[in-house]
Amino acid sequence: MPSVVSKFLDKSEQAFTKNQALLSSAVIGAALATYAYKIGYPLLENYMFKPNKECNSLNNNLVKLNQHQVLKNGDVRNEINSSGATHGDPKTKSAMCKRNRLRNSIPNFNLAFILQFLKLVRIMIPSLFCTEIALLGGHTVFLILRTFLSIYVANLEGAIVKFIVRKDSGNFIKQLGKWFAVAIPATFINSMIRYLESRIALSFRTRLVQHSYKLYFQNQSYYRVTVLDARLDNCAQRLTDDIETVASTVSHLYGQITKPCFDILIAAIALANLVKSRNSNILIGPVIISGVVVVSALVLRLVSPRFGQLVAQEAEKKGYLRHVHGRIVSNAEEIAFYNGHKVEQSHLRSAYRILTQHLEHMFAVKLWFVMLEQFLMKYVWSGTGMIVVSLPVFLPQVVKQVHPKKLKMLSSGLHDNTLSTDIEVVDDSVSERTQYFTTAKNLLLTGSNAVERLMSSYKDIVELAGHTARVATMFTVLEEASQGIYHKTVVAKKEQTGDFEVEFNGDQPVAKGKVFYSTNNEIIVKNVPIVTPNCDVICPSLTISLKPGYHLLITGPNGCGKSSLFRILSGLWPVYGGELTTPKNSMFYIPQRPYMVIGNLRDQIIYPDTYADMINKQISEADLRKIMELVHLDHIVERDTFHEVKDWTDILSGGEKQRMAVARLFYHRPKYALLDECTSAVSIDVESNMYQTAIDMGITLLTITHRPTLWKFHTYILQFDGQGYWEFSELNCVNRLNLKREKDDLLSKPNSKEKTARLTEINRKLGEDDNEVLISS
Ligand SMILES: Nc1ncnc2c1ncn2[C@@H]1O[C@H](COP(=O)(O)OP(=O)(O)OP(=O)(O)O)[C@@H](O)[C@H]1O
Repeated sequence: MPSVVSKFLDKSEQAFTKNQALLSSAVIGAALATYAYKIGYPLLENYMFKPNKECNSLNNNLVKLNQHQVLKNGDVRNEINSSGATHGDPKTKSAMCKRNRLRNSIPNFNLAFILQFLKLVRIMIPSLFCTEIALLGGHTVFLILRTFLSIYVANLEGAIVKFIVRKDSGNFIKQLGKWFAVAIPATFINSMIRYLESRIALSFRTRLVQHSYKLYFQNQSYYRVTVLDARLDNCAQRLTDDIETVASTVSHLYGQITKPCFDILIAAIALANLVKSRNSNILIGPVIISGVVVVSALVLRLVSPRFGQLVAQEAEKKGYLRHVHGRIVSNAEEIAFYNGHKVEQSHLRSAYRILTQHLEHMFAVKLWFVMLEQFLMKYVWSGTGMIVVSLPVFLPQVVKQVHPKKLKMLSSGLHDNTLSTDIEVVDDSVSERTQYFTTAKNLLLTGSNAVERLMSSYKDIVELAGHTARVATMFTVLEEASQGIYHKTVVAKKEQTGDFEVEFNGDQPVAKGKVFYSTNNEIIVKNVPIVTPNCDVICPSLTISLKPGYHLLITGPNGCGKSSLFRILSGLWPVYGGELTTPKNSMFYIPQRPYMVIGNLRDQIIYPDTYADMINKQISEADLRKIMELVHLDHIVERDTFHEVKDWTDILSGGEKQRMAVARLFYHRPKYALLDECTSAVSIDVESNMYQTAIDMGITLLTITHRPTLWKFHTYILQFDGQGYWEFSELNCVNRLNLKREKDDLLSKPNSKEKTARLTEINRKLGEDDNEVLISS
């Protein structure tokens, strides 16, 4: 049977030899053509279609911007739509292309990267006498030791091979003993290198994190960069993953670059000595090697994809995926009630798909580059190494003239060291040649590995440029945001601006309003416009003046700017005009959905104070218990005690959370309380008790509410009409309640022209929506 098969194979071999040869050539040809296309076409594309590519990247940015705006505002707004132009408008597109090009330079190994990197280095290594310098010093020492060890091991291997070839067992065992003895310091040095690299990475990370946290929490920058500025797509991703990657890459690159440099230097010296010992020319080898390395480096640089840009985009897409996950976690209950898992799943899937598509593209781009890199570094360099190593063997040696006296002495077995040193005899036995070859090969390997690591570091540096750009940009934006400098592409709608027009410097709005702190606890708003972060002017000019004890009721239809006024009073939104005078640190805001902090029940009440602040204020737990009684939450204290740590956002009901927020108000007792429908889920009797208690405590109320039962606690009223106009007056509660009753009566009557007219009139006076009028008519 085997003979049958072999005969068949023989036959088929004869029959198919020609076809096989053709097939092999076709496969090799196809592989080469694909290779050339994959490497060459992107190059060609880079030179020929550069602008288009940038516009494509702009489109990607636009998609991102749209996503971003949807996420932030709940409705789709973007710079092109809001100006009335369309995505297809070439003028707008090219203008934006230009602006985008100026703003977002592509991360690469360039001047911008060096400047950004130096900025980060100054943060990571703040002075010459810091822990990081000590760690880097230790790391450097171990790297140098490692290099010397490599050279020693290369020589040792050469000697071992020589004694094997010579069949000299005694010396072989001696060298082997040395080999094992070296292993102990070698493993220690290697482990220390790895340990120090990780320690340096952690130290760098800590410095960057501390710096970023300082900036993030300075002047409410965490709020400003999300609401008022559009430059940071996902701050959480930059604060966590990007910082970590920068720190670990820098630490890794330090070893990756310094050690190869030592390796190259020491290996070159050792190789030169070795070649010299064989009386060969020491220049030919380095010249050939340098030529090949330089050409390879140039070729690789030419065909290198934009790794910096690719990793920056990857980080951005990862950040978006994380963001979508985060939204589901924080809105789990609402989503579950709505049964909205299908929509959420589709959002998650599409975010994941965007990431995987990008990764696939990145892997494909890397594949061809890595292939070329391997080809050059593994095969071309090895071949060159073999040529260089073989030169001293094949080329005629520079045999120096041997002194006749020495020859005579050598033949008689005597040595005279006084004779001239340039009179040498080279032992060209097989064992010596083997030793030379093994040592030289090892040294060359050390050198070529070092060059390979240096060159592949270029890829790491370009990738580092991507992360560096993200972290450095974050620092810049946080610094600017804390100083009130924002960048958000906005186009004011002229028809809405009324008397007030936002002034622009380039494409950025200028906050020209003046802000003062009052010494007598007054609030004075003088001709201040209410302008959203998108530069929509909601109210062109507002003027009100409040003193402690002036309890203000704020009413008006949805979206008329009631909460926005609170944002301006609290300093969250810029003042674009007029003058604003507020007391410093005397206002306490309570929203409709209060924030529950991580911690125990006590932490919920005293937030944003810490326990130490509470002790300093001489407030005891007995006082907290009284506060909890005032807001009817004493049962929670009985149930959970003040010290139990729980997820209070999930545990407390909506009404309980609102009462907890009022407990917070009673704990802090500010001069002014900004209450934004903060008791809408609390029963009317408890709500009234709480309002009365607040007034009794001397807190002045600024209340946004739709509940008439709260009117009686207020003395002034600010009524917005939703068209940009407002009325500020003393509140006549009886009048207002009468109007409210009349309105309720009218609504139960049959429709008529008179009814509609009167309803419109009453709604105007009450500052309420005209919806009922529309429905009843
Ligand atoms: N961060 C933001 N960026 C852009 N526009 C915003 C932002 N926050 C609010 N707005 C817009 O400002 C306008 C006024 O909002 P505001 O929250 O002040 O309304 P409101 O009077 O409190 O309404 P409601 O009674 O519904 O709470 C709305 O049109 C809203 O879309």
